[in-house]
Amino acid sequence: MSLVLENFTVDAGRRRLLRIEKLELPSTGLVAVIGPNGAGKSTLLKALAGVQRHGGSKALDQNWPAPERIGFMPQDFTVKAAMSVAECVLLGRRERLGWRITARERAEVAQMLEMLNLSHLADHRMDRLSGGQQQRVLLAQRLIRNPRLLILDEPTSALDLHHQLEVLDQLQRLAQTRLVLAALHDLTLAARYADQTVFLETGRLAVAGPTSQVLRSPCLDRAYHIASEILLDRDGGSVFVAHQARSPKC
Ligand SMILES: Nc1ncnc2c1ncn2[C@@H]1O[C@H](COP(=O)(O)OP(=O)(O)OP(=O)(O)O)[C@@H](O)[C@H]1O
Repeated sequence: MSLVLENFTVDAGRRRLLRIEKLELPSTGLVAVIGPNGAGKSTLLKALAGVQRHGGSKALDQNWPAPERIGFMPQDFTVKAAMSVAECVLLGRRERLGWRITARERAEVAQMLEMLNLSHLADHRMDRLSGGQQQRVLLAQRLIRNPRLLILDEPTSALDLHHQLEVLDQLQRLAQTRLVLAALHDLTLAARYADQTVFLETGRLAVAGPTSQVLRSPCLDRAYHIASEILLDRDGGSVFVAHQARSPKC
């Protein structure tokens, strides 16, 4: 079983923003979507999430999950509402808050907050949280639906180093039973956590496959204008290091 895109295109007026002739990924696992600014990462994720129209076909396990089985977190996420953190997470369970909140719903919210180490913020107002705290609450809101497909556009963009690792640890665990697609700019995080990587360049698929292979692709250095190397950390994991390019590899 797998995710399969065929002749997948996204247009804005007459301009073609993205064209992927064929892409096949396993139906579970953590997949990093990488590429320079403007490569089409958000465009791909929005089209998969159903918030942007596309041409061609997409299938996951030969169908496509219903909207309520897809958790999508866009790149821009500022919340100005005066609701509490617990209420915000609860909104992931239902379309609007009513008078009655069941004990089960309360327990689910508490469990989700605990999972993301947010319990201490349960009664805080969303509009008074930091950007990183809001980002983690919104992830909890997506996760409470137990989505089959999780689509996250730069889910660590506002997080400090500790929380980047904490969130990616959680996503890696969740990816054992579902597909998690995450746009990432930090290729060290991709190297460490992503099973597979999709590398986009100027609106097309450059390379896709196991992360260790994709990050070694010479085309990566050309696209980013860098000279990169893969080192090993003390646990034997891969660390992606970028240097200023002197001369492009390809
Ligand atoms: N609605 C739109 N109309 C016209 N062009 C668009 C539209 N949305 C995106 N684009 C263009 O499509 C290209 C891809 O944009 P996209 O946001 O997908 O890139 P990205 O890889 O996510 O970039 P970044 O790393 O900067 O977030 C860019 O050149 C952008 O200007």
